[in-house]
Amino acid sequence: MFKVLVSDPISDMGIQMLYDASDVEVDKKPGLSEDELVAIIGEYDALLVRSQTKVTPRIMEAAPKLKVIGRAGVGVDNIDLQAATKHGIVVINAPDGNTIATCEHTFAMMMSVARSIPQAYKKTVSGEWDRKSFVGVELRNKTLGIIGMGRIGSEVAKRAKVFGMKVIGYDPFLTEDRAEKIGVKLGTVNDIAAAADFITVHTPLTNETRHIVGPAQFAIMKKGVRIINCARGGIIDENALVAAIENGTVAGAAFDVFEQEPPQASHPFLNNPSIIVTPHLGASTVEAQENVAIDVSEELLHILRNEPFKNAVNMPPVPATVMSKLQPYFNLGEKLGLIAGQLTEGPVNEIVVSYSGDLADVDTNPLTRYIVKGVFTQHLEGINLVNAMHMAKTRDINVTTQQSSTTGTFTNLVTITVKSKQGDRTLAGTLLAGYGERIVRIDQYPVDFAPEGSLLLISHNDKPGIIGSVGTLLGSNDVNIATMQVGRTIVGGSAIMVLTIDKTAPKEVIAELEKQPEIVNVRQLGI
Ligand SMILES: NC(=O)c1ccc[n+]([C@@H]2O[C@H](COP(=O)([O-])OP(=O)(O)OC[C@H]3O[C@@H](n4cnc5c(N)ncnc54)[C@H](O)[C@@H]3O)[C@@H](O)[C@H]2O)c1
Ligand SMILES: O=C(O)CC[C@@H](O)C(=O)O
Repeated sequence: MFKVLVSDPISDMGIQMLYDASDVEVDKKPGLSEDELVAIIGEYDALLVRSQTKVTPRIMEAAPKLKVIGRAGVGVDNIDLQAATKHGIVVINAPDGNTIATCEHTFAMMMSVARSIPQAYKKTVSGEWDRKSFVGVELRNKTLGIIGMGRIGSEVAKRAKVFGMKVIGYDPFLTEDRAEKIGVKLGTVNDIAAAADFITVHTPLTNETRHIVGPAQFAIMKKGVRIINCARGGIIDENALVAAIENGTVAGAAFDVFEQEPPQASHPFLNNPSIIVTPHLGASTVEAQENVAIDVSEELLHILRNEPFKNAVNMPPVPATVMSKLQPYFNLGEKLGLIAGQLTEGPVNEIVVSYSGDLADVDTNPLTRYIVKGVFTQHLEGINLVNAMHMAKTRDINVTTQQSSTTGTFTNLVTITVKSKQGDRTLAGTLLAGYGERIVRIDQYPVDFAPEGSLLLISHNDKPGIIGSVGTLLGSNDVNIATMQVGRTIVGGSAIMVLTIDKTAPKEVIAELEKQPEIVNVRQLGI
């Protein structure tokens, strides 16, 4: 049974599939402090949050069972991603579900600031009939500058066009083609600052976007410009904005987000008549909250059940076309790593993986993760697909990959070499139509066996009678041999014997085998 903790208010309708799942138990405990979370998180397999819960390294350290943190929304700035990766916890979000809600809130804010609706409302309900103070401006024929043209920024642009606005957009990933398609002129942040009547930001908060609109931009803005932030506090420099309102450059601003949330009562936005504010409501619609909760619950179940998933924030996304080519190799890759990891003596220095044939022209990085995870499985506790590359990097273990279109006799071949001070171990595997996964090389020896069950790997000299004596010794100790393969490079030279056995051979039997005159060493491997 998987235990899921929901620590923020999240739509019950959206997480209904978690309540319905027979293998999941859901606890809803919104509003816990960090200490309270630390005290209970140890029993949970999954944590589901919105933006209130700050998922700190301390919480993750206290969570040995935690496999996944689900964020019902886009921004994951309340989750320490580095710590999650280090602990092998997958972080997933729901990037699509609140796009329209946030876009519509941006528009609501833009129209409100254009027509001073909140200020006019306040006066009207207090009994004043003031028709002079609230002469607004139209959106039509005005220029809207959008910084950040992703999901929300693009939807805002589409709606702005319908209102008859001209749109200038800035986004390092916005191509001219796409800009033209949505009717947006490309410009820099400063082009936007100089030309826009309204400026709205739709980026995440990063080192690059922090204060991307600051004193230098306010200094070149047109008088009467209006500023909207429904993305993240800190993208627009709050103090610089207040100064630009005071000096008459900015006519009004509409903010849904703050550098510190909730803002203190003394925050300069809260008593400035030109600034309207909402308490981070961009995604707060019934529809968006249901959408994000459904999306994140679906993904959460996939991860808990070890099924493929797509929206991991701390693992690179894998396009469906790449996934369909690679998925059949995941098992083979992990087993190659697992065997090579067990064969390697001493600390691993380097892992070299080469992909050939069918795999020559695919992005094989996701497959490399499986291999690296396999190599370390027997050695590092808590290794998984999320932290495999991180674990290698933090231990200064180089992982290099090569790709080539030539394979010799095989249509596809994955070869891995694990290097240590004590020597290199090389394994190659392939997927054979009709036969499935096969290991076709161990070090210099050609072999052919399915990587399953208990394996005995016997290095020996190629002399008559060895196979018989191994068979007799195992048989007399009730160890049944399912398959046997011998690989050698020259007659009478060194050779390797790979046996698949029905149960693990006792230690004494291994010791007895090693005493045989022509046997060099015996390794028992589990897969
Ligand atoms: N107020 C709310 O409730 C609410 C709701 C949803 C999202 N958000 C915020 O809105 C942001 C945008 O959401 P989205 O779904 O459109 O995300 P998105 O990832 O689709 O778009 C973000 C865009 O920002 C661009 N970007 C990154 N760095 C940039 C830079 N230095 N300059 C210009 N552009 C840059 C990216 O290229 C991307 O296209 C989220 O990061 C989140 O912080 C707020
Ligand atoms: O959970 C919320 O309401 C905020 C969501 C929003 O900030 C996001 O990044 O998706």
